[in-house]
Amino acid sequence: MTAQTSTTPLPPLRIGTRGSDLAMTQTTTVADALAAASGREVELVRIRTEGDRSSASLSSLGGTGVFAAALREALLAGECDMAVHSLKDLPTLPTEGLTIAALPHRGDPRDVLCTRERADLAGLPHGARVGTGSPRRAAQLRLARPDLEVLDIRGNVGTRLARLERDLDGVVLARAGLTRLGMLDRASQTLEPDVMLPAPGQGALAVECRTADLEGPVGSALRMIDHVPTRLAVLAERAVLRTLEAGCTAPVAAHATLTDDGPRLFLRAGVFDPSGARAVVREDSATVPAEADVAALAETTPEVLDRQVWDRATGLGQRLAHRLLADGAAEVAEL
Ligand SMILES: NCc1[nH]cc(CCC(=O)O)c1CC(=O)O
Repeated sequence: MTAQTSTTPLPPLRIGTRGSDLAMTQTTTVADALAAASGREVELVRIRTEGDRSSASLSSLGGTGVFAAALREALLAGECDMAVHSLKDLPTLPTEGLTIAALPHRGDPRDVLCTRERADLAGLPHGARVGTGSPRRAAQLRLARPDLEVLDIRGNVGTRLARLERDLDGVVLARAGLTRLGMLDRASQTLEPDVMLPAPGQGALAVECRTADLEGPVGSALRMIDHVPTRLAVLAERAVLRTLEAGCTAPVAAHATLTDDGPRLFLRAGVFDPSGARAVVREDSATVPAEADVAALAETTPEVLDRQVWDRATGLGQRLAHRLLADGAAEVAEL
């Protein structure tokens, strides 16, 4: 909170970003929020990643976090002071020396269906061809509409949407991504979580910095844009993923919401048979031991909250994951 008291002007905060349109808009959003909250100058540093270079299918690139790895290397090498990631693309295992210092207010975590004729999911013709690179989305599409032909596609949002003019009747995308690109008008239907449960962390951005910088001006600037209700929700969602030991491309979904009754964190999570034949979806909730309503939590910073509050969110996710496992999650999702 004392970033402004030094008499020597501080150098600009350097934010590393991937070069795709989505990454650039996401980073710009964070940069603007950071500049407004901290009064510091902010500079974008573009980093090229293996995930951007390769045209192989995302699930075939193996390991999780292909997009994140190069950004993290650049951060560790000191080429930038912080890196902006889509949280859902970030492995749950911590990286030595790095910390997620800010989780800004997340947008809508739901998925949308984009179709050529503006049809919704029920209105797509029998056997329609729908593209997605995500096993989670593919499985839920097949569950809702076993007649659909689900195709594995990849590429950036623009490339995927262009397939609608060529060979596909529909594609499923994250609502938050389309919104940030100013392309939400391309969505024909927002898919409700009871039809298409979102990926853990979907819609949230994560800003990572070197752990050693947490106590300095970088850490204090980042704490100003951290959003406590977002942090609570995604902690619970990602605890499911970590407890299931599933990667970010596994057919696992989780969606948490915080309400004023307590406050209380509601969590719904599911694992899906890739063929769409079976699913295990369970839900649970936990009160958050904070003397505040959701609006007050949104105005506070994470360090003023008791450890117990965070443990409650993590514990909720772990408990629900164990219930999924007890109910056959590992067999259903081939984890
Ligand atoms: N997997 C790629 C990816 N990573 C983050 C987003 C969008 C923003 C988000 O989900 O947070 C997207 C595109 C998509 O899934 O449509």
